[in-house]
Amino acid sequence: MSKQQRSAHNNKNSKHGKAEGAKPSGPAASSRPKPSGKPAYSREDSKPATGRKAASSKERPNPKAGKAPHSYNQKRRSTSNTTNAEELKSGDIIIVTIKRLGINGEGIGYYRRKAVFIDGAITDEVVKAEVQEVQPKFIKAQLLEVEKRSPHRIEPPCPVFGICGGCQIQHISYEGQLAAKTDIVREAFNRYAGLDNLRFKPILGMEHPWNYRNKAQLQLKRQGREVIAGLYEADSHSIVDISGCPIQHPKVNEAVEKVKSVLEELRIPLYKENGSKDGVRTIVVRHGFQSGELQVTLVTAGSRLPRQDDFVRMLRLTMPEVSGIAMNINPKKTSLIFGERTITLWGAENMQESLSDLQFALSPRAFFQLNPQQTVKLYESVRAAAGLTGQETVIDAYCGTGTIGLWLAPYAKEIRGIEAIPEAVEDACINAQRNGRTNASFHVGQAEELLPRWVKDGLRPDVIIADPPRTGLDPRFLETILRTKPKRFVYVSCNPSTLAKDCKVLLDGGYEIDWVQPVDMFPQTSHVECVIGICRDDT
Ligand SMILES: C[S@@+](CC[C@H](N)C(=O)[O-])C[C@H]1O[C@@H](n2cnc3c(N)ncnc32)[C@H](O)[C@@H]1O
Repeated sequence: MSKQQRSAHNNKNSKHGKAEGAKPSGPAASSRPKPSGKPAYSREDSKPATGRKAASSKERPNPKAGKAPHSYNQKRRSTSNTTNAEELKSGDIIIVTIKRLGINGEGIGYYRRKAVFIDGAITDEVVKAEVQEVQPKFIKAQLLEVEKRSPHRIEPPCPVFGICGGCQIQHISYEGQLAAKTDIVREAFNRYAGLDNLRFKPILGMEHPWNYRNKAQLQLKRQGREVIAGLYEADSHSIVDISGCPIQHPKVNEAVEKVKSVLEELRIPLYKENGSKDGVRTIVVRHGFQSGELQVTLVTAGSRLPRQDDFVRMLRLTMPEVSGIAMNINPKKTSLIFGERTITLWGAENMQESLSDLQFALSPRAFFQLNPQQTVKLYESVRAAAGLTGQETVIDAYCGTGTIGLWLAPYAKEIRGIEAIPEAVEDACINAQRNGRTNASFHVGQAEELLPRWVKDGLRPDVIIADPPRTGLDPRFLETILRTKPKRFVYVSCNPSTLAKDCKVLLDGGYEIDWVQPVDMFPQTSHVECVIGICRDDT
C-alpha cells in the first residue's frame, strides 16, 4: 500500500488520543433518557467516562468489608423507610435493596421510587447507606453496612481498590462480574432503545482475569525525591500510586518502575513542578505480549525534555528490552493524553506486535486494544457478525492501525478503513503491506465526513463496521448508513448507553439486530465491550 493511496484529508477536530483504554476516554453521551414508567435517572451519563472511577467520598467505606468506616449509630438521623424521597437530607440513613449495577459499577436500588446510587453495593444485597446528595431524579448515598450479603461479594485483592479510580468491581466474584456486565448491556437496550427481547450470546470472559493490560498511561507527581506514577483518585486530581497494579501485565509494571527511577535519578522536572508549565505530564508504556517489545513515551508540556540524552542513555541501560523511546508534546490542558506532535528520541518509530498470525506496527499515539487475549475473541465475533462471502466491499470505520480490516480482508473483496489519527493510518498501511493484504486501503479522516463523501462519489458498501470511541456515532455517520443501506452493519462498542441510543436510530430506519455479543475486555472494571450484528432484508 503506497502512501499516495491514503486520503489527504486530515481534519483538525479528530478525537486524537482519546482512545486509551477502555477505548478509553471522552465523555459519555450527554442526552438524557426519555421519561418512562420507571423511576428516571441519568447519572450514568453525567459522570466522566474515563472508565477509571470509583466511590467519590473521601471517607469511603471499603466495599469488601460490608462495614461502615465509622459508627453507623453515631451518624444516625433517620432509618425510616417511610420518609418521602423528597424529604431526605444529606446524612439521613436509608435501607436499600440493590436491584442491579449501573454503568459505573455502582449498586442501584430505589427509595420511594427514586433511584439510589451506592458505590460498593452489589445486586440483591440489602444495605444501610448514608444519603450524600438528593437530586430531583436520583439520590447518591454512601455504603455503611451490608445487611444481606451477596454470595458474589469477595475480598478485593488490590490494596488501593476503592481509592484508585481504575477498577470498580474487584469486590465481586468474576462470575458475578460477567453476569452484571450482561445485565448492564440489557438494561441499556431496555432504557435507551425500548428493547427487552434481544438475543444475547453468552459473554466471553477470561480464564485468568488479571494482568491483562498491555499498556499503562500514568500521571506523575513528586513526593520528596520520589516520583509517583498513578491514576487520579475518583472525582479528584489527587494521584494514587498504583505500583504493581494487578490488572496490568507484570512487564508493564516493571517498565513503569524503571522509567520512574530514571526520572528520579536525573531529577527531570514534572509538569507544574516549581510553578513551571513545562515538564513531564504522563508516562505511557506499552508492551507487546507476543513480540516482547516495550515502547516508552513521555508526554511533555513543553517541546524540550531536560537531560534528554541522559534520559535515553540511562533508560536503555536500565531497560535493555526497550524498542523505542518517544516524546509526545501536549501543551494544552485538555482531557486528551496525547498532543499532536510525537518525536522519536531513540529506536523504532513504531512497536511491533502480533495477534494470531498478523503482524502490526504501532506508533505511540495509535490505538491498539488493551487486552490482546480478548481481542482475538472480539475480532472473531466481528467476523461472525459481518457474514462475509468474499464478494463484499467493507468499510472499517474508526480503524486505528487497521486491525479489524486486516483480520477480515481474506474474507472480503475490498476493505477501506477510515481513521482520524494520521500516524495510525500510516501504521495501518504498513500493516496491510506486511501482511500481504492487497485488498485493504486505509485513509485519514473523520468517519462522519469521509464516508458520506465516498458515498456521494458512488461507493456502495455491502458491510459497514464501526468501532467508535465512547461517545458513539456521529449523526452524520448514522444518517449515511440509513441512506446507503448496507446489508450488514457491525457495531463494536465499549459504551452500552451510546450503543443502544445509536442502535435505536438504525432500528427506526429499518434495521434489525441479529444478536448481541458482550466481550469482557476489561475484567475488574465496570466496562463492557459489545459486538452487535445488525442487518436489513430490503436491499
Ligand atoms: C476504539 S478505537 C478502535 C480502533 C480499532 N478498530 C481497533 O480495534 O484497534 C477508536 C478509533 O477511532 C479513532 N477515531 C476517533 N474519532 C474518530 C472519527 N471521528 N473518525 C475516525 N476515527 C476516529 C480513534 O483515533 C481510534 O483509533
